[in-house]
Amino acid sequence: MTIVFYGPVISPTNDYDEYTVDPRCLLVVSDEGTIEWLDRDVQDSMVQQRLFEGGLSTDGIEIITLKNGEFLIPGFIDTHIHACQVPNMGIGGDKELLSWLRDYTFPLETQFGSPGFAERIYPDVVRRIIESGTTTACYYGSLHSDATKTLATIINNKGQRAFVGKCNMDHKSDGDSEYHEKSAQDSIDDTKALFKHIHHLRKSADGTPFVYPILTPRFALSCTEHLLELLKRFVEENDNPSRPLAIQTHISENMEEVEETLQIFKDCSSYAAVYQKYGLLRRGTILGHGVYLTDDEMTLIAKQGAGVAHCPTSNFYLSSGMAQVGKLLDHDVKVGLGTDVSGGYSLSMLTTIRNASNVSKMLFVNAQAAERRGEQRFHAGKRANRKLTVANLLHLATLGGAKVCNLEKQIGSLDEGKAFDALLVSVRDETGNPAVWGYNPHRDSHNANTLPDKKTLRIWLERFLFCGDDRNIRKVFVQGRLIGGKEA
Ligand SMILES: O=c1[nH]c(=O)c2nc[nH]c2[nH]1
Ligand SMILES: [Zn+2]
Repeated sequence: MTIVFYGPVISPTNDYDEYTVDPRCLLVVSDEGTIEWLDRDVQDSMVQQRLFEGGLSTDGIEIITLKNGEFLIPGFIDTHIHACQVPNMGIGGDKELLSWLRDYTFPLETQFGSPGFAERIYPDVVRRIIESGTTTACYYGSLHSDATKTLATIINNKGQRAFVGKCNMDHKSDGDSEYHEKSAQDSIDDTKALFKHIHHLRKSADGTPFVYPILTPRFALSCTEHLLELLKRFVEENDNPSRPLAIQTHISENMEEVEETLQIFKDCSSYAAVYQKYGLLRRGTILGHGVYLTDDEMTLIAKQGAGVAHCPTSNFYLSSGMAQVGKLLDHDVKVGLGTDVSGGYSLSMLTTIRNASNVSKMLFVNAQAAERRGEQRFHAGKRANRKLTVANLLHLATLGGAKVCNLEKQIGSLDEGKAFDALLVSVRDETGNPAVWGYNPHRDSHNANTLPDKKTLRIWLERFLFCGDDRNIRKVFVQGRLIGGKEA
């Protein structure tokens, strides 16, 4: 059935510093779940006439008129999350990356090899991620292909858009851990089995998949050179010019990790050069973290068309450092945001957005201090060391993520021809979120029947990004289908 929304729509644009706020939108979603048309300035009295002109009779359509305090935004795109680590969320913050993997993460992930464990854990994991407003997620599973097949099936059944991969890791990245694959060939065989399973899952009316397989070499330290060679061959054999094979991995997250990597891969001049050597740095590659990337590495990543998942919550929690988003953008690297649970302690992209803002402000303060000491200068027109604005944050969490996933033609903004992957957000009192209710001069000056002006909408958006939570996410849509939210 065709769905028509009438009310405020907020969306990023291709201009990273701008977003559109339109209080009186008429947005029509086709039976197939795409945005058929969007009129930006339609008065109440003109709605019926516009629908009639557009060839829509009121019989076969559902009209949703947004209430005062409600608006639509694109769904969040989480470009880096470990589904199998959710049970560990909020513990382990006393450690840093390599000891955290050994003491907390690998023992938990091992359990996904036990029968029934994935079936018990994953349904709630995916449900909670959807309720948080994530319409597309790039998931890492454990190293187990059966458990990761279960994850992909659950995502498929719940209707979320996703990339799903099992970790490739045949190397003991730590002497004690038994959590690794038996051989490089096993790793490839299990990957093939997972890819085959995912290729058979549901597609949209035009044949586009909802769930994509993604090759997931965990990080350089977890792979033997033999496995890296086999992965290189796998990429060459499975590439498709119209849709590059998706790959996800970690890069330059922590200083000790970077040092060990350069120690092991002695013939490579940098961490990024390791992935380049094995054909893993390409369009379709999503690199988690990138805290310690050098200028040369950023240039190489941009040239190869890979993207970076900025994971600030995790980078704070595991004391990893602060990634330079502005500098990455100055190098034309695509950047999105990732929760990186359970390095990150929250499934919500809202937390990631807040921490991305905090990182940018800390870098700004440090740069200002350095400038005062005469050590460095801000460069006009550059993004490095600038504070992220609301427009930048919205972009990173939506369209920026879509670009990182190479899905920007399909999702990431509310534009005609794109899939309707969207959130109906409410800042109304009945959401029960005390951070956004109570007396609000920006809202209460409007009576219940008037639509807000643009300035008010901008305030609502900022307040939602910084004070909102799941309670404010009333409906979650993927491809026009209601898949979650408080009113699902
Ligand atoms: O944040 C991280 N989480 C992980 O699970 C991981 N594995 C390698 N490197 C990693 N970093
Ligand atoms: Zn990670």
